[in-house]
Amino acid sequence: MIKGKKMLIGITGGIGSGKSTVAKIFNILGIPVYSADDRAKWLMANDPDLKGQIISNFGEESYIEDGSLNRSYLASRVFNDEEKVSMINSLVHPAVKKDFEKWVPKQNSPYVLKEAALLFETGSYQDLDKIINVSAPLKIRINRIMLRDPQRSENQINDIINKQLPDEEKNLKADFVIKNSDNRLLIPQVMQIHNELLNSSKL
Ligand SMILES: CC(C)(COP(=O)(O)OP(=O)(O)OC[C@H]1O[C@@H](n2cnc3c(N)ncnc32)[C@H](O)[C@@H]1O)[C@@H](O)C(=O)NCCC(=O)NCCS
Ligand SMILES: Nc1ncnc2c1ncn2[C@@H]1O[C@H](COP(=O)(O)OP(=O)(O)OP(=O)(O)O)[C@@H](O)[C@H]1O
Repeated sequence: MIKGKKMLIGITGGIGSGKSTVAKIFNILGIPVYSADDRAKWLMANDPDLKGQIISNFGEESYIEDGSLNRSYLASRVFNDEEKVSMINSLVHPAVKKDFEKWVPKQNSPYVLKEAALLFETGSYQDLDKIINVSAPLKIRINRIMLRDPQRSENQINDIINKQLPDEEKNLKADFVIKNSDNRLLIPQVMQIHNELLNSSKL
């Protein structure tokens, strides 16, 4: 770590692990959070080049009348098809990378968080100083998603899980693991990592 240099911390976790929930706790502590999943959707709806590429690959139905992304249509096209998911990834991830690089210098804090479902899978972990994986048992994750996203079938949830690196592998690759099963408290785990990151930023 370089003294005085803003640290870039990644926070990842499989679908339903609770990474957005954990990122919100860091944000309450004053840490700026870049949500790659949210920004990806914003860029797909607002970046004219990216929008054009999505339409030429996935058709006009990718957008609804008001110009916003037709998420359910795209989800049904990509999540059950390895080639299509690779295609959308190859369009969206470079745009998110550039957008994140523009966002970082505008933040004023010892470290910032990049929250993304895919960090190891896309290689973007290489641009970050440390990675936190939010981990939870598969069954709990599926139950959480069925409650949060009633429009998704269990099959679609499993298709998404199969496009992501298994939790055990992410735990091995990560610098910190936050366990978010039903019986673990999140705030003490977040506080410990937050204090460690603040201390290492002073070294
Ligand atoms: C296909 C889209 C429009 C579906 O939107 P929808 O609102 O139904 O789902 P949402 O984005 O909330 O995704 C649900 C969960 O699926 C997982 N997921 C999303 N994209 C991917 C992907 N490309 N590969 C694997 N898992 C993914 C994440 O865990 C995510 O939180 C959207 O997921 C998308 O644009 N994905 C491709 C871009 C991408 O990779 N985004 C995530 C990282 S930047
Ligand atoms: N410890 C917990 N106890 C109960 N519910 C939880 C817990 N953690 C998260 N949840 C709930 O589970 C759902 C999934 O959490 P969250 O949206 O944070 O996951 P995520 O990892 O960001 O998922 P995705 O990759 O799909 O965006 C949410 O409805 C959230 O409120």
